[in-house]
Amino acid sequence: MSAEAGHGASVRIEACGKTFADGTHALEPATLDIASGETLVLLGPSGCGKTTMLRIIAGLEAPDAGGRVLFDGKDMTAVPIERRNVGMVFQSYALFPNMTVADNIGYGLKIRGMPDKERAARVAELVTLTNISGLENRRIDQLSGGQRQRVALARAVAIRPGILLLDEPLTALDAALRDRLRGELNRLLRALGITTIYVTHDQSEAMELGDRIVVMQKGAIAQIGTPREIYFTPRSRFVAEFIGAANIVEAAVEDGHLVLPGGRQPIHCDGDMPAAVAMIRPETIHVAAARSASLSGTIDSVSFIGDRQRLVVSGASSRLLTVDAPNTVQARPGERIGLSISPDAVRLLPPEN
Ligand SMILES: Nc1ncnc2c1ncn2[C@@H]1O[C@H](COP(=O)(O)OP(=O)(O)OP(=O)(O)O)[C@@H](O)[C@H]1O
Repeated sequence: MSAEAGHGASVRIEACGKTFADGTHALEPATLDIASGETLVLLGPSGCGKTTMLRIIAGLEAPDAGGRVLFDGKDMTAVPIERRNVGMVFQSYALFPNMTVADNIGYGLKIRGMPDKERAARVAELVTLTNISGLENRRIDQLSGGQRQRVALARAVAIRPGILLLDEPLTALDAALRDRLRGELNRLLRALGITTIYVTHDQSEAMELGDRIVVMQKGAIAQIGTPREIYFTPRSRFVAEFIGAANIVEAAVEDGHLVLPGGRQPIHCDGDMPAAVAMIRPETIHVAAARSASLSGTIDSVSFIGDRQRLVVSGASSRLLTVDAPNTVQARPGERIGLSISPDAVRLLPPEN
């Protein structure tokens, strides 16, 4: 494996916007720094500009005038894709169907003129690393989806790229396989130390794989941060609702409390506000005895979701509150319950523009 570990290039995207020929503004001018060896995830709903940003980094798309792409501080904006030393994997595998697994993985090495023996050794190493031992001589059209995606990954990293670009590589796979491959991919990226930019619209994939996540909204960067920062301190309602389950509560703030129909919830806040918007994650709300809790409401529904149960509570806030409670909590629809929420778990969001 040591022979595969390479130098990950740092990437800087500077004022890169993209307007397509038909006038579509796919990307507002954005500036972004990605550290050597970092895995950065571009996350957002369909059409928000993720793929466009990835294609600009790859050299498949030129940014609008004024935009620059730098690798290790070197201006690559005018350098064609084949000279950027990037590896790419897409949702559709783009492998050569009639070639064997080994020939697919070694293809980039062959066209670079690597001698047969060295190439065979590199391919063997990658076959092991990506868990496809025994399949070397199969044709691509004799493989399952998960196996094909492993081959595509092995082929992308075979050339020891400084940067690996992945565009929804797991989306076409079924849920169980996706979970497993996600774990394997995580391990592989850490082992290789390649700078990785990963496009997805799947928030759990983003949280598991990303050192940092860039949340995109309508062609602009809504927030950049570690998965924990994005999850616990979203900067807008859009980010809060896009990542994980979020209760968005609208209420007045008086004397350090949200004033809600179900009671007064202490929060960290100086000064009063007639109309604040707050976010509370369902798992940070605790069920308590109705009499002693600061909030109370009525259970509308209880659903079992495996490792916990999800309660929907009405009357405690201006909206229905979703509460994730341990399975040990006794809860039945129609019951009154108390809710206790730490002031630390309530995040005030800026007003929408
Ligand atoms: N060649 C093109 N010409 C015109 N508009 C384009 C072109 N390519 C993409 N777009 C538009 O630019 C916007 C951003 O597209 P992009 O593919 O970057 O989004 P995305 O976030 O990757 O979406 P998805 O998750 O659906 O792949 C979309 O509105 C899309 O329709």
